[in-house]
Amino acid sequence: MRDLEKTLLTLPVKLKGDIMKTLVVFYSRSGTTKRVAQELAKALGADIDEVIDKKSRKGILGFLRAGYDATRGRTTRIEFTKDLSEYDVVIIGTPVWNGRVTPAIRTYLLENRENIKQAIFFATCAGRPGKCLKQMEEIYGGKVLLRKVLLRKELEKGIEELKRNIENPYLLL
Ligand SMILES: Cc1cc2nc3c(=O)[nH]c(=O)nc-3n(C[C@H](O)[C@H](O)[C@H](O)COP(=O)(O)O)c2cc1C
Repeated sequence: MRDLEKTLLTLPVKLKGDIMKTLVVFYSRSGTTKRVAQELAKALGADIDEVIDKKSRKGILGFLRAGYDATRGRTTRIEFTKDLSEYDVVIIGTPVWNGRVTPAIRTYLLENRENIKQAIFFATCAGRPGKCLKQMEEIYGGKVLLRKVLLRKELEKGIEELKRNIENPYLLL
């Protein structure tokens, strides 16, 4: 029974190759989350899609608005290209803004949650993740296979751990 349980728990996330069609989706303002997403996609042989926030987040004004919009739980206008319904698993990454999920990923989840079959969430931050991943889970409203915070200053370590966990989530349970 134990072995069967183990197999069943490990099965859904055998992401490599043709077993599970996987998409890595990310929003990134300054490149950190993008880097994680690219490394994950490469390691897992997954497709990748960038969510573009049509609202400018550049400069000091953009920074201030970013924090404010995230705190208020605002949505935004976004662009992305891939059709989520074609994928078995989606890995979604966001930076943490004021302890919250970014408006771009909030909007993405709201627009696409019905098409998510299996979800893995990650967030990058400077050290205070707050309720970012919890918010993502609440917005999605389904069961999440795995969630992880990656600290900017320990990014390599975080990427390696995340890769290991995705390949064998049983280690997490
Ligand atoms: C508006 C704004 C708010 C932020 N708030 C937090 C925060 O609450 N906690 C934290 O640890 N880092 C915070 N950060 C830092 C980012 O989460 C971190 O640098 C992240 O890795 C950036 O990802 P990116 O390069 O993909 O945009 C904030 C950054 C911005 C721009």
